[in-house]
Amino acid sequence: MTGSGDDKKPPIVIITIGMAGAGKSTFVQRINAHLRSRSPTQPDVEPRPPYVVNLDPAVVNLGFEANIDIRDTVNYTEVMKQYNLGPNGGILTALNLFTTKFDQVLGLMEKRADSVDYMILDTPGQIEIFTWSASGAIITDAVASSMPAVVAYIIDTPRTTAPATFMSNMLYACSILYKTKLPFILVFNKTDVQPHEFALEWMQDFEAFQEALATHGSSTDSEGEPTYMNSLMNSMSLVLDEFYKGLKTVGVSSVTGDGVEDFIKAVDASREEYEKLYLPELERAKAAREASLASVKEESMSRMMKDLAVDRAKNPNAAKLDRWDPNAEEEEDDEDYEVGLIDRRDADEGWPGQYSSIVDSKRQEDEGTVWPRPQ
Ligand SMILES: Nc1nc2c(ncn2[C@@H]2O[C@H](COP(=O)(O)OP(=O)(O)OP(=O)(O)O)[C@@H](O)[C@H]2O)c(=O)[nH]1
Repeated sequence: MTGSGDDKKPPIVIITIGMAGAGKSTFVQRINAHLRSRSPTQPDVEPRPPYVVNLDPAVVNLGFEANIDIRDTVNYTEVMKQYNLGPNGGILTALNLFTTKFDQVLGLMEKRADSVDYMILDTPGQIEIFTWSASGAIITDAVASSMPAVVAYIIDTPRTTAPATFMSNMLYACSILYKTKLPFILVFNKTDVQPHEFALEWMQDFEAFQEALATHGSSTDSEGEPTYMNSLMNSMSLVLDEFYKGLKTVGVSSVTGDGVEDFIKAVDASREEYEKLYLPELERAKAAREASLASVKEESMSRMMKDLAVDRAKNPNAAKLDRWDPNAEEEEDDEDYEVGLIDRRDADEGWPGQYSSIVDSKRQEDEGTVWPRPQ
């Protein structure tokens, strides 16, 4: 696919999402090392390291050097102290602050688009902070509308062997798929500890999953009736059957590197899916938005013209009088006009709830910080 010739396609952005401890950071580290060691599709071409963006402000040891790191811009512990927040609130606020600067991050990513084939976003460990926050949606939409993108949903395979856990993980993945509408890869991680074949079987064979449900734990209550949980999961699995059809699935061990090449192939295939399905949908939504804006504009314009016509018909002399007279005295300045506004900028101290940009203050202190790190 991508190469160093003139036909260079834009890089594809891999957005890694997963429950805490699923192995996202280890996975990103493995993909990073793999792409640095050789070009997966063209072994004779110089290896091209991916461009990595870390969006987890709370990660202590990343294990690799990110090109852009949220921790260089926002000090997460300082955010917690200043805003009096707990860990999750601190991560969310740090991400919100960083999102206000995301246009700059995107600018840097776009600048590097010619020299990389893959870009990776590592997201915060607390999955809902990225998947269900406005910032996460803004970042995902901004990235996906500027370059091809794919979601890699990392699953902790050894912890997903119970049918109920498997189902809740799949439902979560399903909700992310419908929210982002991006090409989606289910990555069953840690296959060195637990092979993922059981999951493939459950996804392909509805009856096998029903059987696992029936044998795992008690599926009937004391009166021999199916338990509420069992009935719920039975119906849910029917819903998920449809969801499985549009998915790519790979088994990976981030520790041994097993299956990483399959993952890269799935990413390459997702580029086509993005171009065929996501891009036309994005353009359709953009055209619909522009059309609705144009019709609102046209409607307001015609309403205003109608009002003017009525006005003129009622009072034909007013239009003639309504002219600017260069000799007339200037109107008094608005300064004395009391409207009860307070100019907060003149206040010596902040007021309760005042927004203080930690991003800006940190940037001023670190004037010498260079965002994209050296390779
Ligand atoms: N055996 C095995 N362990 C793994 C694998 N991938 C990750 N781990 C381990 O799983 C644990 C969690 O991995 P992380 O990479 O920190 O997981 P994370 O999803 O980034 O976790 P957060 O920091 O909470 O976001 C670590 O102890 C890793 O060594 C794997 O493929 N096989």
